[in-house]
Amino acid sequence: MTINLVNDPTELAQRAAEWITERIEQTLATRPRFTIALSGGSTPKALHLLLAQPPLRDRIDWARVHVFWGDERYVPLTDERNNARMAYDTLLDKVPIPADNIHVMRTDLQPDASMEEYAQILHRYFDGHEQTFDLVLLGMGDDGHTLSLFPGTEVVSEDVAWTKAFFLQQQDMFRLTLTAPVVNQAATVAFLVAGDNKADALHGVLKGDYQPYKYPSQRIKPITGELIWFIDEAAAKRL
Ligand SMILES: O=C1O[C@H](COP(=O)(O)O)[C@@H](O)[C@H](O)[C@H]1O
Repeated sequence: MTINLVNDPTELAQRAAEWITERIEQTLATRPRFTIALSGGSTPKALHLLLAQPPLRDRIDWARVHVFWGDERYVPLTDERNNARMAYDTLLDKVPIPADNIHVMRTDLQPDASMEEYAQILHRYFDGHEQTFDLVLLGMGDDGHTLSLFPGTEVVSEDVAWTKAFFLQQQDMFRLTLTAPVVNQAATVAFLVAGDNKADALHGVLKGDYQPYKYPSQRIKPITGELIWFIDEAAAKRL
């Protein structure tokens, strides 16, 4: 595991954007495609905006980048809470990526049907490969959740299916999510965590006993891949 400590959210976005661009360039030097799963929430917005503008935008061969999501709020694509909506607005509508390379978690299907379809797409991409995604970007909530693996929810312990849909009582909303097994088979997983509201949860995740129902982010442990954390000073204050 590698921890990159940065001063603030601005530096976090810059360091992560530069690092992702290098990773895409390196991978595409020897492989035909780069597969990335994006996260939602507020933290990735600044990162997306940097990837969407020169000089980074022009270093990336977008035609060979394939985009997925780690999780989704089950609201229409037009709703500003939709994770894919945010990614279109801050990144995907601003770069020359073919529409066929973008795989949203659909919210115009029933939740279970949407996740069954998503699992089929993922299996078509990754079956027969040693690893799944080249890169999974993750955030972490102040309750220690990542993806849509929330504390105390059954989906935290899923260890077979690659995708799940479930009703999240506390938000009165369905959630669509990748699960730990598919993320833990990725080549690289990177958490981006900023803000002092995350400090207690981050301390529990990184320094506490293994309690995944309390701190679902602890479920993320790449089997053969790398785990990288980008953390700002405020989030790291209890480490
Ligand atoms: O609800 C979600 O929250 C987490 C964390 O978001 P942040 O706003 O604290 O950065 C995010 O990683 C996840 O994709 C999203 O659905």
